[in-house]
Amino acid sequence: MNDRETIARRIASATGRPFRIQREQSVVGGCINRAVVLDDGARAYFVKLNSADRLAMFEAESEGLTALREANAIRVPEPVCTGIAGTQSYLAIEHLDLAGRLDGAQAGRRLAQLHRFTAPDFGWHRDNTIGSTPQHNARASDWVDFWRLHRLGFQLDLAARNGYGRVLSDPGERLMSVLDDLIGHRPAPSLLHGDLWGGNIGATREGEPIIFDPAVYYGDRETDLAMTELFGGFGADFYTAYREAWPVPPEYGTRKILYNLYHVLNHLNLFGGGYLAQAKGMMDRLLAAVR
Ligand SMILES: Nc1ncnc2c1ncn2[C@@H]1O[C@H](COP(=O)(O)OP(=O)(O)OP(=O)(O)O)[C@@H](O)[C@H]1O
Repeated sequence: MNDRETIARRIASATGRPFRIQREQSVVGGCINRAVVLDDGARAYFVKLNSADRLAMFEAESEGLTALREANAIRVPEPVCTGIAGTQSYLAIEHLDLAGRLDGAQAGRRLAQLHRFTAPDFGWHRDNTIGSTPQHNARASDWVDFWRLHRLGFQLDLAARNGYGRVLSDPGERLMSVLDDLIGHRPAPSLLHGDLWGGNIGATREGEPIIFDPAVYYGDRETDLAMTELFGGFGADFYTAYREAWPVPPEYGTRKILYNLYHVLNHLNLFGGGYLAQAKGMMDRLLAAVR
C-alpha cells in the first residue's frame, strides 16, 4: 500500500465512510508544509505533509483546530486524523472552498467572540509550534511572566544562538527588564488563534470567515489583533466591528509593537537576517516608549 492509500484508509476509518482517492491535487502557498487535496468525487480532504519527525506539530495543530471549533465563535475546518504514512507525517482536514471575499465586519465580530472564550490561566495544555519554531505554553497565572519567559525570552535566546546576539542581546535584556511597564495591564486569558496573519484567514463563497493554521494558546487578545496588522491589516471594517464588540484600550498602540516583535523575531529565526533591522527598530521604539 502506498502512502496516499494509507492516508485514505485512515480517513475512511476516522469518518466511518469509505474513501477511495479519485484525484490528487498539489496545493501551492504554505511555506512550512507540503499540502495536497485528496478527492473521491464526493468528498475532499486537505492533507498537510511533512517529515515523520513532525508528527507532534500536526497533532498540536489538530488539537488547536478542535479547541477553536469548541468555542463556536468563528468557522474553523474540522481536523480528521493525523499519523505517519511511510516516511511522512500527515494531518488530514476537512477541505474548504476558500474562494469567497472576506466580510471584514463579520470576521471582526467573530474574532471578538472567540476572545470572550477564556481560561483560568495563560498558556495551554500542550506545546505547539509557531511556523516550525517550538512554542512553549506551560500554564502561568501571570501574563507578564508568561510573555517574558515563553515568548519574548524564548525568541531572544534563539536569536542569540542563531548569531544575532551582538545586535539584539543588549536591547533585549533592557526590554525584558521593563516588560511590566510596557505591558502595563492584566488581560484575561483569551483563546487565541495565535498566528493570525492574512494567509491564515479566508472566506466561503457566501463570505463566511474561516480561520486555519493556528498556534493556539490562552493569552492577551491584543496579540491576535496585533498580528492581523503585521503584514498589511484586515481592513477598516474588521477593526471597527472588533472594537464595537469589545473596545481596545489606547495603550494597545505600544503593546502591539511588543507583541509583533515576537513574530518578527520568529521570522528572523526562521528565515534569516532580512528581519534583523526590523526587529532592532521595534526594540528601539519600545525602549523609547518607556523612558
Ligand atoms: N482546510 C483547507 N481547505 C482548503 N484549503 C486550505 C485549507 N487549509 C488551508 N488551505 C489553503 O492552503 C494554504 C496553506 O495552508 P496552511 O497555511 O495551513 O499551510 P502551512 O504550510 O502551515 O502554511 P504556513 O506557511 O502559513 O505555515 C492556505 O493559505 C489556504 O489557502
